[in-house]
Amino acid sequence: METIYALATARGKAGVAVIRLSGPRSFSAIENLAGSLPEPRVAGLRPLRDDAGQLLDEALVLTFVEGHSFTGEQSAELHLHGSQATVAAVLRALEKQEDLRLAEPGEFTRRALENGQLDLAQVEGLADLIEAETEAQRKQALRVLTGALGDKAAVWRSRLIRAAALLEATIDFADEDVPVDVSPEVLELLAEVGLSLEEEARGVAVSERIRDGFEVAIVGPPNAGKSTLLNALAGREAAITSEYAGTTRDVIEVRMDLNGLPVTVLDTAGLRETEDYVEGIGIARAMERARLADMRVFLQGDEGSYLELQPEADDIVVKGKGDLRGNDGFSVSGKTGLGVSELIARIVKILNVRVATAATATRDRHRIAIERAMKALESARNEVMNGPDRAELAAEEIRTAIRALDSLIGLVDVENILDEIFASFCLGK
Ligand SMILES: Nc1nc2c(ncn2[C@@H]2O[C@H](COP(=O)(O)OP(=O)(O)OP(=O)(O)O)[C@@H](O)[C@H]2O)c(=O)[nH]1
Ligand SMILES: [K+]
Ligand SMILES: [Mg+2]
Repeated sequence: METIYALATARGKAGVAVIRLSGPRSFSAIENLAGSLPEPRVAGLRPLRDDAGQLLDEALVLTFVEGHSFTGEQSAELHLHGSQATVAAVLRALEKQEDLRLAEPGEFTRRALENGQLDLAQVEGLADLIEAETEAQRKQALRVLTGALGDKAAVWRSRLIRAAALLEATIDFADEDVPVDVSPEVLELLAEVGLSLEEEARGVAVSERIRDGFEVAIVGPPNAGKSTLLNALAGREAAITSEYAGTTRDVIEVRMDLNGLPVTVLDTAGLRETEDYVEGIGIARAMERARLADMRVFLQGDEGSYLELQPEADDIVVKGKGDLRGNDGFSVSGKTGLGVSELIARIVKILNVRVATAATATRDRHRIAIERAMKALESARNEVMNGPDRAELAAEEIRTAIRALDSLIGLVDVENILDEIFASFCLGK
């Protein structure tokens, strides 16, 4: 196994930069620079010198013995002063050593997977954690990283293995009188796992939203103050505003963190009947995107309709230009900020109800595997209902379901998924 190294922290100026190594030459490579090594897992301050004896930096050195590291291999970390020149000098000194090479993006994590330190779902969780920008994303990614999906899969697996074993035990008795009818217990196990899978599959849509962000569309008649409200939410002039009705044409998207939730707010063209060709295209786009969004904020103007677009159950209807209205119910003003934090609170409250239904599974890949398992279990159930002579077929369907669930955590079908996952990893991870 080759020994790899890479800068694990972001490029550029920082207080500290970390270079990590993994593989059998990690300790000796560090020893060449530092003279001696601290005890494993104990940080030790060491001068690092190149082969000419020139001081490169004073660094904290950490070592991890094989079997007790992130990758599972012998590993080490150098905590350097975080300047680009220091990092470059130490990387040069490592490059000169034999049997060391620069890691590829995601290679540390790939080794962790290959050495059984992480399962496939955990690797996905790690990728999401590195990408996490909001609290909701961090919590969800951490849940997956700490193995929550693997734990669930293990429970499903053990129930299904029991169901298959019960059926298999009856196969040998097919021609004789079966001593006990196992079908009630098998059906119960299948129903139990089936329900749990169904719930999980349903929650994936929400989990995906947490990963990718919820879409909230601001809609309403021209000049209601939609773009001004978007700018207030974004904290910058993302959209053009003016007193001309029909200013906004394209859908303007701004990604933001609303009280810990990842949300893309869409500003849209004001809705009205129009003769203007381009404005008409903008209005068609506005309605299309608003329909597809997770929820809509209907900003009421003094007049005007929403055309065919009507508020749904979870949508918010609020009066615009609140600063010009008296005490007239819930209103917002993008101009003065009046009611904006109340609006954010209402949006977040509605979305948080959905967040609570999120699944442990977070990806389309997971949903597809779960649905494949559900289908196989449905077939198994039908076979069981068809009588004891179908036990073998039923058991085969259950094994198909188990294989589908195993792909969640990477016991099967790993290779074709890996490249896709690791493509998103940065160097040094
Ligand atoms: N007093 C007051 N004026 C506002 C407020 N919001 C927007 N305006 C003004 O109303 C006019 C229209 O604002 P926009 O934000 O462009 O309205 P819009 O809904 O995006 O309009 P279209 O893009 O044309 O559909 C501008 O002159 C804004 O300065 C508000 O909360 N209070
Ligand atoms: K306008
Ligand atoms: Mg506008």
